[in-house]
Formats: sequence, C-alpha cells, structure tokens
Amino acid sequence: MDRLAKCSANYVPLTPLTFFKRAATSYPNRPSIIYERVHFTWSQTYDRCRRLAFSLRSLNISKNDVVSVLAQNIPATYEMHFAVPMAGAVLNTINSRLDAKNVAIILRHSQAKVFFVDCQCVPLARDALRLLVADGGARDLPLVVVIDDIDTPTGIRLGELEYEQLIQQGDSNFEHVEVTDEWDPIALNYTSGTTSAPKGVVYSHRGAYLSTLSLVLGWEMGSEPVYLWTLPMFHCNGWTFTWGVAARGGTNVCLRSPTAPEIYRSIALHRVTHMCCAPIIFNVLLEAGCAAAAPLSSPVHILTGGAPPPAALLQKVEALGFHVTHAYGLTEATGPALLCEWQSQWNMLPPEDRARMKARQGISVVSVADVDVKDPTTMASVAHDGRTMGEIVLRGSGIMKGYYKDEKATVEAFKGGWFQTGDVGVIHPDGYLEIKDRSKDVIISGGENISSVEVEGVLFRHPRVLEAAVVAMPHPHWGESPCAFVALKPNPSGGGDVTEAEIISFCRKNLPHFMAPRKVEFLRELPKTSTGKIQKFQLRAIAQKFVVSEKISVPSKKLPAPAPHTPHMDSSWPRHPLILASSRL
Ligand SMILES: Nc1ncnc2c1ncn2[C@@H]1O[C@H](COP(=O)(O)OP(=O)(O)OP(=O)(O)O)[C@@H](O)[C@H]1O
Repeated sequence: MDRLAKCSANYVPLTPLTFFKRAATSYPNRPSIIYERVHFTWSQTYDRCRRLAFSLRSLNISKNDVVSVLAQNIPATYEMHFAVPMAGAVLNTINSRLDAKNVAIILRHSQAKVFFVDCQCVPLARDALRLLVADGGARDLPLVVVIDDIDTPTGIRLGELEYEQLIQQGDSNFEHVEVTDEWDPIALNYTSGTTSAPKGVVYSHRGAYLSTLSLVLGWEMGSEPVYLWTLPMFHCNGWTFTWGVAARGGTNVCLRSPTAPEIYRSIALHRVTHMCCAPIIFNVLLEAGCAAAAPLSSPVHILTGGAPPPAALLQKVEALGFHVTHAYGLTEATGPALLCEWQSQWNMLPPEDRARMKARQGISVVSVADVDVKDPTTMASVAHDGRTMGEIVLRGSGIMKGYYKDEKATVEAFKGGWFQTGDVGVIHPDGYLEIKDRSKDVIISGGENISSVEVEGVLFRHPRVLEAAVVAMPHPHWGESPCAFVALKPNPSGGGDVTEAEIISFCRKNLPHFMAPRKVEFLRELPKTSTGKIQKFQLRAIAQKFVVSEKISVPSKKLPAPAPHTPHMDSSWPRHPLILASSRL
C-alpha cells in the first residue's frame, strides 16, 4: 500500500477557493450577495472575482504579495476574499474602526502592495498614508484603489484607481493562480490589541479550508443559508464564514452598520437564517425602544464569541427567538476553536440553568486535534473538576502558521508543542471547558485566584447593569481586590440611581464575600477595542490609583485567611504562575 502515490487525481491542495468554484458551477443562479438594491448571483460573483484577480496581476501583484483592504461589510470586501487569493496574493483586512496611527502601523508592517479603501474610510486612509509619508515611507506607499459605494456612488476618490473600473477592465476568462502548496498563505490578520500591540497572524490555505468546514459542520449550517453580516469581515475573515457561505451556496446580506433597526429590517426583508456577533451586539438586539425587537417570526441562528457572553444576556436574547450557539476562539486559531455543542438532555433544565450551560465555552471543533487546560509550570493537565484553573492550550490544523515577521513570538506561542492561548480556564467533569479569565486579568486576593468573568456574570444579573468589567485594584492587606466598573441602563421608573453599596451588597449575596468587588466605579460607557472588547488595561490603570482604606478591607469572617507567606502589597508582590507563564505578556 505504501507504493500508492499521491497524484493530482487523489491529492489536491486544500483551499477555500474550491468552495467558490463549486458554488459558481453548482448554484450559478442562486443569490450570492445582497446589498441594498444590488443583487448578485454566484456566477456573477465568480465572474467579478476573476476579473479583479486579472486586474491585480496586471498591477504586478504576484505570489505572496499582501493586498490590504480597509472597508466595512460591503460586497467588495466579500469579493476580495476570493479575488485576492485567486491572484496568488495574501488578503489583509484592516479593522475600519482603528485610528490612522494603527492603520499606518499595519500598512507598514504588512508591506501592503495595494490598498483598497472603502469610500467611507477615505479620510482615515488619507491620514494613515500621510503618517506613512511623514515617517519616511513615501517610497513604499501601496497603490491605492477606492471602492465607491456600489448602490449609491459618491464620486469620492483617493488617487487614480477605482474598484469597479478594475473589475470592468479585468478578464472574466482569467484562470486563477493555482494553489500548488496548501501551506501557502491566504490571509494576514492583525489581533485586536486587547492585551498588547496587535500581532500579524498568518493563515494557510489548508488552515482556512479546514477551519471553515469544521465551523459549518459545528454550527450545523445547512444548505442555502441567508447569512447577515453583523460580524465584521475584518475579524478573522468573518470567523471564516466569508468562505463558509460559499461552501453552502448561501446568500450574503451585506450591512454597513449593525444598528438594531437595520438588523431587524434585514432579518424580516431577506429572511435571514444565520448571523455571527460578539456578545456586545446582544445589547443592540435588546435595545429598548426598538419597535422591531418583537419576537422573530422564524428563528435566527446566532454564533457568538470573542468575549464571554453573560448567561443573563443569553437568556434574554433567546427569549426574542434567536437561537444562540456560543463559540470561543482567537485570531491565532482562525476564529472559533471551541463550540458549546448543545446536549438534548439540557433542554429539560430551567431557562437560567440552560443559559449557564450555554455560557461555557465548550468542546473543540473538529479541525482542532486537541485542547487541554494545563498547569503552566508543570504542563500537567488539570483535573476535570470545574475548579482547577490552568492555561488553555490548543493543537490542530486551524492554528495559524505563525506571527508575520516575529519569529520570537511565534516560538513562544508554540512552546511545548501546543498553542498557548493566554486564557485561563477549567474543565468540567462532562469535558466542557469554561474560561475563567485571561491570564492577565486574574485577580489574586490573599493568595486566592478570583475570576473576573465570574464576578462580571453576577453583575450582569443585576437588572440595572448594562456593561460591567472587573479588574484588580491594589489592596493594602490582600495584595489585590476586585474593583468593578459599571455602566447603568437608564432607570425605567425615572427614580434615583443605583448606589455603589447596593451593587456591592448584590454581589455579596450572590458570591463568596472575598470575590465581591470592594469598589464600584460608575462610567457612562466602558472603553472598548475596535472589535467591541472591553479594554481592561485602561480600567486597570484607573484602578491602580484607587486607595482602599483598611477600614473597608477589614476581613469579614468569611474571607479566607491569608497564606502565612503572603506578603503585603508592594512592588514585589509575586505574580501567580499563570500570569508569569502567559505568552501574552
Ligand atoms: N467565547 C469567549 N468567551 C470568553 N472569551 C473569549 C471568547 N472568545 C474569545 N475570547 C477572548 O478573545 C481572545 C481572542 O481575541 P482576538 O484574537 O480577537 O484578539 P485579542 O486577543 O483580543 O487581541 P491581542 O492578542 O492583541 O490582545 C481570546 O484569547 C479570549 O480571551
């Protein structure tokens, strides 16, 4: 048997381009993209992408060149997910909510050859390009192509080239550049920058192909889905659903801004079946005063992740008719790596317990070969007891090739033959994994680890809490203690506001006392990254300045006694091994 050789009949490099060609030939007349009054079929989308790929080659784009795009969820962003690799190049989608400085950093680091700019992002792109020039990079400026709005052209330009013009000038018979090695790069995505400067994560054709298939399977996405683009395509290529919708011959409903009225209008108008979003969008869906937020006429499947979804919010959004699946992942894992796969026996549970089960991050998707939670010092697997914390590690073909131009960080991330996520979790006796924190966010109070996620879960159960984040605050006796930052919902009865004492007492009723925040700071809105994650490093900087008086911190009877060796807070306070070992430091 070992003499049977690989050949082009039985060994074809894995690439998401296969899904695209298949969609164009198997479903030529099915709708591929809907955006306002613009509708395309799969054969038209294929035709447009071939033309664009041809034009890119005519602009001297060759294998492994980086093509960047700064755009919202418009048809062009979707098309580039195929046209750029069809030209043999690497797609770099840039977060359109970044500032000019960060866009410039990405353009410089990625050495983009062509820079596609959505007409709405022209001012941002112009500032970023100016920064590049000011920084002495005039010679390496990318070629700029503006993407005018395809439904309502604006005439806005930045330089000579325009997207539709490249499509018209292209050749619809262009045979795309063959993928000869599935390990070749297909995409370069920068991380959100929640914990450190954004890192350039490189995906292979093989990783993208396998991750796409395993998510389509894990989410049980059937044929002809109508997929609403509420998740930015720039976020891990829309968690691979840019390629996944093609694999199912589905319809992409493009949306510039995911506001509550726009989302509900699209759901009703196009009979949306699927959408992905960060948990922060749940607040949008539940937005008070949105008349459209009535129960849905048919269920819409939501895949949520990117941050822990509080159980209380899951329960409310499901009550509207959304069927939520919870996923956990990272840019480095090509989007979701774990899914909270639902078990039919949980249907019997009361709604609150069902939401609690769903708030766990779950089990691996099929392209992940292995997932574990390990003690970071010994690398031994933790007990499956739902209590012992360790670092979540992953192995599998969906894991990135590595960090672009950062060998040191790549080696560090793959230390010990596993990808170190920098997230702290536990494994429950049923094998489901639950995130307790990012290693940087764990609060160590009197030698006890406090999961900020757990405290936040309780805060979200308070009827007036809209947003909540818990970080460490210095404590003279316990080293650190939890400090909560909260944004409140408007008071429906118009009465007075909730007080700090009320929130603390609510937490003490629902948590062991040592976990309850010692201080609550009210903010109008919590600071977030451009992907909607709360920027805890900013809150931590504020909390560092808070002074907890000994009086408040006098241990109650229920507080655990400090370990005999526990030093009082000073600059040499020993960090927990989880923090020392984090690859994200
Ligand atoms: N379902 C989830 N529950 C809890 N946390 C999640 C979930 N999904 C993702 N996360 C968090 O998001 C992180 C991945 O985010 P992403 O790759 O977008 O960049 P980032 O880690 O926020 O940015 P940076 O690495 O630059 O700090 C995970 O490591 C984890 O901390």
